[in-house]
Amino acid sequence: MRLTPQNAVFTAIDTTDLNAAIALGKSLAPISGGIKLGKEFFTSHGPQGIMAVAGETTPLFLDLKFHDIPNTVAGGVRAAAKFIKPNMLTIHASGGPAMIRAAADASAEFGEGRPLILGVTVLTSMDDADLKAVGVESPAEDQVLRLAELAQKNGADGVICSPREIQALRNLCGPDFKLVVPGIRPLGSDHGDQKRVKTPVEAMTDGASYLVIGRPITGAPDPAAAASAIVGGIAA
Ligand SMILES: O=c1ccn([C@@H]2O[C@H](COP(=O)(O)O)[C@@H](O)[C@H]2O)c(=O)[nH]1
Repeated sequence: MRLTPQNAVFTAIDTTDLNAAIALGKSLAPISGGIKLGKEFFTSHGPQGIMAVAGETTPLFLDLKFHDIPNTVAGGVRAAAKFIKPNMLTIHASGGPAMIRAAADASAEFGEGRPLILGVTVLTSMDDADLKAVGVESPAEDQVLRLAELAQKNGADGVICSPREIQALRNLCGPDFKLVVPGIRPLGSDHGDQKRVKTPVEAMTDGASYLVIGRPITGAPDPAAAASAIVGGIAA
């Protein structure tokens, strides 16, 4: 299946339970756009587990957030492209220009079906005070814009940002740059550790390319119904 704005929701399946992840993947694939698997699932079940959940056809976002020296990140991107074949994968944009360029070049070796490289800007669980605590004095939005510009200049296909920065990023980076957006909370749902949030409809209206939604779907009593309600709300 191709990634299109019509298949805009990637469900984050964050669990160590292989069978639960397979069941969620099966029930959600026909409803939302794809699935996102990250550190918790990958560390438990590796590439084979990921293939068991995503199969050959479900769009897959591999969220391992590589952050290392350029040579090591390039190796990680190549290994992911070869053994997992995700549609999109993440690196930390704060790894710097050479690291971003190494990731983009490594992905380009895989031609048309290559994974899109997305730079994580400022984690959606961080606010201005958290940034200050790690030595970044500028507000979150300024830091997101700075890192997105760096990512775009060095060959990344897009960034991970919060819904609060979508409009500013669209103006800065143009219509084709992918904005993949976690920190999505339907009205009334628990924010948990997410600090920079908006609703699914607000994020799509602002110009997101794809939404990443985990607990509001996977933690619902009926995850398929929760996903349908979100997708239906966006379509309406
Ligand atoms: O800045 C970021 C980068 C990645 N994530 C990931 O998205 C999902 C969000 O899950 P929720 O349960 O909807 O909060 C999760 O897998 C994170 O690792 C993010 O939230 N923020």
